[in-house]
Amino acid sequence: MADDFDVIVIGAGPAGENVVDRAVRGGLTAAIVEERLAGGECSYWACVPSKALLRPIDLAGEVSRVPGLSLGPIDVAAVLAHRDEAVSHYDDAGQVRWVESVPAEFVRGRGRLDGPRRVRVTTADGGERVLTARQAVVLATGTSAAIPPVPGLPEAAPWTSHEVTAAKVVPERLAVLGGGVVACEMAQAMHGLGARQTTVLVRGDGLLARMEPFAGELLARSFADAGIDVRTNIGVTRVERPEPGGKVTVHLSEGPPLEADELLVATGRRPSTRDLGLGTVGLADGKYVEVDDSMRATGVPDGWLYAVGDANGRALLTHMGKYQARICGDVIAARARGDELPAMRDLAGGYGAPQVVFTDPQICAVGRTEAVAREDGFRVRVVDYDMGGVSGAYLLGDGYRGQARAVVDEDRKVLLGVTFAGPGAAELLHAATIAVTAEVPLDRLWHAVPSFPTVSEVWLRLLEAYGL
Ligand SMILES: Cc1cc2nc3c(=O)[nH]c(=O)nc-3n(C[C@H](O)[C@H](O)[C@H](O)COP(=O)(O)OP(=O)(O)OC[C@H]3O[C@@H](n4cnc5c(N)ncnc54)[C@H](O)[C@@H]3O)c2cc1C
Ligand SMILES: NC(=O)c1ccc[n+]([C@@H]2O[C@H](COP(=O)([O-])OP(=O)(O)OC[C@H]3O[C@@H](n4cnc5c(N)ncnc54)[C@H](O)[C@@H]3O)[C@@H](O)[C@H]2O)c1
Repeated sequence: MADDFDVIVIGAGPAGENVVDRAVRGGLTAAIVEERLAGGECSYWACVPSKALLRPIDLAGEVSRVPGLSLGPIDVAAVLAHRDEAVSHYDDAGQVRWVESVPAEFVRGRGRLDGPRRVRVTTADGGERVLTARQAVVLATGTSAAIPPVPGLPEAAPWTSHEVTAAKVVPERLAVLGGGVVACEMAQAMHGLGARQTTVLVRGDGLLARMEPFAGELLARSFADAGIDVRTNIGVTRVERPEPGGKVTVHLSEGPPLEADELLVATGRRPSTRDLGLGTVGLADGKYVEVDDSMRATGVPDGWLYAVGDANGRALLTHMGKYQARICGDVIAARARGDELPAMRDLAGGYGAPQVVFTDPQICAVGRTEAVAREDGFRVRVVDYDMGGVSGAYLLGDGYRGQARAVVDEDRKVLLGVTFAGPGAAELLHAATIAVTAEVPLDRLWHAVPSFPTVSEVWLRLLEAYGL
């Protein structure tokens, strides 16, 4: 078996797989090394299972807002079985077949850099294989859950995104540490599937702190209505779990300790770049790999090393990792031909990545928030609109609660950012992404007529509120 390839990718998550696809389309040969399952975190322990668990909760919320419909109890076993289908029962045969159909070589094992352009792969049975790359090595190794240094926490073996998305049973009493995306989505999923007492412990002022403040406030209201207890400005000082898998006692910075059957830690991610041989090429171990806009690692002589997706820390989102991967694969192929493809650079990240939080209400945003736009020195005007006032929203459900915000660059009269928070808002986001990244002038956007009676009429109302 030949062990020389044009491109070697370490990590077969969505980012790594897309690099291989583009590089091969560009006429190169490629191998991809994966120590666990082809498809990565996203397919088995992140996006896919979490959305499979959330969909029934979302739909139940929709049904509850439409007069004349009623919902029986959610069949939890059926939801968990559907989640297992969605993750292909943790079997990656289909994804491996796809890699081979590219065609690229799939190498199962743990990859490590071993000096410039060399990757040493250790297989599960302890075997070793050394691969060499003529053009490039691409790191696409993703991230894992970060566990904060709270006394007793590691010993308590808390749930992370892995365990919660793969849950076989829903705990009666769930404590959630963190107020970000994983905490919000999974608190809602577990509560909707039967966690009787769900407590979200947030060290800051509110949920989803990186979004516009109204988004977290609306979500907190929805959580309160559903009986999810959100406690803000609170710290966890110590955790006790005398029996493995038994009751957890969470000691807090104020008030009595909290007892739970399970503790989910959702306090961010850390890059899977430890023990990856980065030291053999002069880079620091365990850090996000810094890259330029073509995804090439900075500070590596001869420019043969690249990093895409979560591994470079630019935007921890599947769609952004795949976008970076398309750029990376195309750039490597072009450079191999002696062409630079200067237009193939990460532009989208600079505008602010689009993101949908799949809670009820859905929280969607692209571009800059008002706070970030002001920090970045733009002359900003903010326009808000109550989405419940749009006819389409009224027809979507009784008591529809939602809020929209547009952040306008007053000098250029284009949108810097848009946020929608409301049921069914996810599908509104791509229009906003186009408006922000294409820098559509507002007086031109005014001619994009939204259909009646859709929630998209919020665009019309935002522009009217702006004065157009
Ligand atoms: C609970 C949860 C829900 C999420 N939901 C969404 C969502 O709805 N939408 C969204 O856009 N994003 C979501 N994300 C984020 C998304 O999962 C990541 O941004 C995405 O998985 C990153 O893709 P990647 O290819 O960079 O890395 P990963 O998907 O992490 O894949 C990396 C792969 O590299 C492999 N690997 C690592 N080191 C080595 C090595 N040394 N040798 C061989 N293989 C190695 C790993 O086994 C893994 O398969 C979610 C995250 C979590 C935790
Ligand atoms: N639908 C989606 O797009 C989706 C869903 C899930 C995850 N993701 C991605 O995955 C990434 C990880 O999500 P996440 O929720 O783990 O991270 P996050 O960065 O969104 O949130 C982390 C939360 O933990 C808190 N925190 C951090 N350290 C803490 C500590 N020591 N003690 C107490 N609280 C602490 C933060 O204040 C924040 O509330 C995100 O960047 C997100 O983009 C996306």
